[in-house]
Amino acid sequence: MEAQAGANQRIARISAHLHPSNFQEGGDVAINKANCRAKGGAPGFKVAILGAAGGIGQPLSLLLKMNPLVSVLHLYDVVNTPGVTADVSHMDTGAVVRGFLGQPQLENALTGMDLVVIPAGVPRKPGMTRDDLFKINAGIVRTLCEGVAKSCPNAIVNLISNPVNSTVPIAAEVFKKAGTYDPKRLLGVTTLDVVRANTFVVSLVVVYLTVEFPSYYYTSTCWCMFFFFFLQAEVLGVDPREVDVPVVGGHAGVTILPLLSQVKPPSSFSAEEAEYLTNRIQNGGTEVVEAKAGAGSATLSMAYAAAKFANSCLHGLKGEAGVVECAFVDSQVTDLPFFATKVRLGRGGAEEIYQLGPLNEYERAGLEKAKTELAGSIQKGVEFIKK
Ligand SMILES: NC(=O)c1ccc[n+]([C@@H]2O[C@H](COP(=O)([O-])OP(=O)(O)OC[C@H]3O[C@@H](n4cnc5c(N)ncnc54)[C@H](O)[C@@H]3O)[C@@H](O)[C@H]2O)c1
Ligand SMILES: O=C(O)C[C@H](O)C(=O)O
Repeated sequence: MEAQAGANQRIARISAHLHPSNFQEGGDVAINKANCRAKGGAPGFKVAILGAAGGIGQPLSLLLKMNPLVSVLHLYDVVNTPGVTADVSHMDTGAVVRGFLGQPQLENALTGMDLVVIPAGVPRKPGMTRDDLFKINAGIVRTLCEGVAKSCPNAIVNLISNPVNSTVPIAAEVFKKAGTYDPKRLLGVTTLDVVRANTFVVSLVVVYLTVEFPSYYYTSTCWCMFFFFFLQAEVLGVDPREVDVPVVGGHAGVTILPLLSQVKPPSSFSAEEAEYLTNRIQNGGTEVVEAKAGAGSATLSMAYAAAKFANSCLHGLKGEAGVVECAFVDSQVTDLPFFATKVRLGRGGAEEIYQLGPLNEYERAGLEKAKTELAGSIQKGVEFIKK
């Protein structure tokens, strides 16, 4: 009898948690009734995704639910979180998933979080630059960061919302105003540029020979075969996950500066190859925006990149040694207040910021262009809060 009553109570609790009305008012309802974590679930970190019902947010929720370092996953958005939460919560992995809908539930979504990932905001359509998103996304980022400052001031923040070159300075100013700014804990996510660079470097030869030089490819077969195998030995036959291209600067157009001279495993590129790769990496986002033809920008590759970066942040939080990623951070590497370089992630966030290392002439010229554009974008973000 008692066992049956207990079982009925548990069933009632779970049903109540999943009822859509739980998401209408007061986030604490969602918190209290979602306490159905699998027994024996490993202790881990508490992670919130703000913008969880979006194109990036949904696959990112799925990927972070699969991460064994995540024990609690809070999904916040201004629309559709009940459905996304119900869906993701059925995955038989350890993390407890809780949904939060709308501004009144932001505080509960953020309280106690170790890591906050922010992909909230509008994406580009063809013909737009990332800066065209500033008008809408600046305000969204400000509101969400005010929530972070209030409810989880010690959390690491991974900022994805564009234009990253301006939203990171916005977040910094919000935190400064609130008196909670710790530069090490605010990271603009540029991992997708690195992911693209690693992929494009490996696929260079096929594209280069068949698209850029079709006539050589078909008419000078011997020469081409030599060229193909010579280059293939250098950059192909390698798993893209083994390739590491540092991408520095920022996250828009010419501010995205791949340092191909520092690629690992070491490879050499002709001037034409470096130019081709740099352009493709800088325009990777636009390539996806155009292919999606009005239906948004990169979401799946971005969710992959964001999950990879969040995972590194969690390994850093755990105290693991040698966790290194590129990120757009408060920096003294150049004369700009923010800059993307490799950083070492630790318990405190970006604990060490690496210098640029040796650049070739092409990269030095790219750096100057990147810095000029970045300076304006950073200033625009700072002024948005200071005005
Ligand atoms: N850093 C990068 O490398 C990178 C890569 C891809 C996309 N992005 C950017 O990420 C952002 C999101 O892209 P997407 O494709 O997921 O867009 P999307 O429109 O599919 O999703 C955005 C989500 O944010 C939510 N949202 C809007 N205002 C909100 C608020 N105030 N609080 C919480 N949630 C809110 C929306 O409801 C929506 O669910 C865009 O700004 C895009 O440019 C950045
Ligand atoms: O290009 C965009 O607008 C989205 C994102 O910044 C990307 O690089 O894919």
